[in-house]
Amino acid sequence: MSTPLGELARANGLHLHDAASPAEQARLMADFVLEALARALHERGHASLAVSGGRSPAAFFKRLNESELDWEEVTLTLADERWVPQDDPESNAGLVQRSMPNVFARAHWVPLYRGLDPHKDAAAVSTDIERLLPLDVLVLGVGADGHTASLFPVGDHLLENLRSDAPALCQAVPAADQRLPRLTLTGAVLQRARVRLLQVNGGEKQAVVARAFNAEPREMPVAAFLQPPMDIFYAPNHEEPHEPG
Ligand SMILES: O=C1O[C@H](COP(=O)(O)O)[C@@H](O)[C@H](O)[C@H]1O
Repeated sequence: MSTPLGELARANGLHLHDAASPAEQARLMADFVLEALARALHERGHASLAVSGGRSPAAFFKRLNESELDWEEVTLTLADERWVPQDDPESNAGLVQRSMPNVFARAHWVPLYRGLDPHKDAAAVSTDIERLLPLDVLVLGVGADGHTASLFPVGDHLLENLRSDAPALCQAVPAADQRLPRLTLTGAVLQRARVRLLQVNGGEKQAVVARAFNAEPREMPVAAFLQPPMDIFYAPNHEEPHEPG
């Protein structure tokens, strides 16, 4: 199916994987990620994967959890995190642990939240992530405001943090309005990953990404990542009705 998002992706050298349902999207994403990780394991003997949190990726995580990969040789981390302990319902680490317990137990886990303070945690994460660069696979999501990871529109030092030469690998993001303090990997990690995926669910997010193709990263930070390497995986939020037989 050719969608406006498909045409925009193609015009920018990206590939859109257009799934009919969230279940199909989860399967396509898991197959794509597993193949990239297997390639890295074959070439280098180890692999690294950074995933995002939020509501969208749980089905994809469950698919990864059922895979046969040599997870002991994989380092797993997050693109961003709320600054809360793992047992907090808002924790992305908690979501990963609940949704893929097998992977979580077997992979080498690099948490973002360390429980010191957001700035000290960001410095500790930067040190740990440096030896993993470039990451083999990065999975990003997108928010309705065009944020990705925890790089929010018009945030402090946003343009600097989107760049591949951002001064730190991980940054503390202060609390705002209803938002908890957070930690985010910066462009110094996110822009340099070997394989990058963007998960997009539902018509609203599809419109957000379509808009971002013509937006400034300052207004819509996800715009800074709409360049190769990037594969976009789209699914509507609902299951597609079956065609009458
Ligand atoms: O706040 C966040 O939002 C985005 C999208 O989340 P979703 O709930 O709409 O799927 C996510 O990619 C990011 O990691 C998360 O911190």
